[in-house]
Amino acid sequence: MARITLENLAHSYHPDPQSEDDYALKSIDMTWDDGGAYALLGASGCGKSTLLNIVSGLLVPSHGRVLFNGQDVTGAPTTDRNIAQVFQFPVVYDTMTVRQNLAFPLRNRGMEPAYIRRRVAEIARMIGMEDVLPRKARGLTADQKQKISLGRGMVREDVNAILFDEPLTVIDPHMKWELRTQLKTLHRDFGHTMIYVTHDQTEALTFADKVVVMHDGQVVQLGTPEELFQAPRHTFVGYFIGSPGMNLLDATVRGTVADLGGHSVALRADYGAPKGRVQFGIRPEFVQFDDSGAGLPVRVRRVEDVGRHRIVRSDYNGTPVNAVLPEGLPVPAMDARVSFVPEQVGVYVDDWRIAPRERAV
Ligand SMILES: Nc1ncnc2c1ncn2[C@@H]1O[C@H](COP(=O)(O)OP(=O)(O)OP(=O)(O)O)[C@@H](O)[C@H]1O
Repeated sequence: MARITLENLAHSYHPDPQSEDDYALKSIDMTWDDGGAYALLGASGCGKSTLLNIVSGLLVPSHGRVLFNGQDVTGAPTTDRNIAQVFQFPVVYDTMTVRQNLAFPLRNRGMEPAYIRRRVAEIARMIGMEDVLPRKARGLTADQKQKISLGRGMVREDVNAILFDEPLTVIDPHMKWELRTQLKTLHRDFGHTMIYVTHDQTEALTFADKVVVMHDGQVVQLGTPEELFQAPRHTFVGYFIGSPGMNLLDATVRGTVADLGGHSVALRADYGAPKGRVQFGIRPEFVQFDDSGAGLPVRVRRVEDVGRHRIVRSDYNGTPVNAVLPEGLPVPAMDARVSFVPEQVGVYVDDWRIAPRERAV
């Protein structure tokens, strides 16, 4: 197992990059701790696969270094990095049995037959494929084949890291939850460094202890699911994590007051006089309907019942303002007013969250 450090990493697919826009990865500095379960989360095209391929050695970065336990492996081939990879689509040998497929990485390393038997049985139990061990892989469903790929990725105990690239894409929705839970258990039991690439926030938040959120070739935040929810460092994290995502309203901030286009809201602390594009961010969970007459006037457009609570979709001067309405509270009138839990408000300048100058007394 290994601690993986990315040092000043950048990558361009252009032979002669001219500007930042030509880079698929833009200056990444990050450490993945030994034994951590990480998710790499972001929208399509943000650079997740590029980053994973640099870690696995399929790609040499244009700039920067990759270190495994402090040792520079930037130019080392995949075979020297001792990592296991599970891809989006199954990679299995159809003419081999399930048992032979699972045993393959261990045979390659010349492990003892008794150890291989024991280890394959253990993995087969975990992925629920004990019954089909003697069967040829040909003729199995896509689900089953991908489970074999997952099992093969995890069969070796001596790998530096296991990289999963959208591994549940072909898996039946019912099975997804089960496999994700099994992966989590395997991580707990074996303690491998695991990096799980996905564009699905549910997959990321349920699998990982820490989530790396990528946007436009940058890592915009590395944090626990709670940190991403409570204090998104970037507007993209606010918008991408959560359902619905964070509300963002253009604002002018002066000291402890945010002016949201003619309506003033008190902030919990002094934010000075930030310049640039200033936005007031609040999650829908902390938007409350307020019948005191003092709140922000909004027009309610739609109410969605999602079981445990309702989502009220409204807007303020054309900007969406969503609220989570706990069970039991009345549905607001079409012309309503909302207030915000002050401790939960974030102030963003050019998309990055800023800290207050001082706490308000
Ligand atoms: N081989 C390549 N040659 C040129 N450009 C590439 C190549 N691979 C990826 N790119 C570009 O680099 C950027 C990042 O792509 P990458 O595949 O890393 O993103 P991703 O987050 O993994 O997306 P997806 O989830 O769709 O796979 C994109 O703009 C993509 O078009």
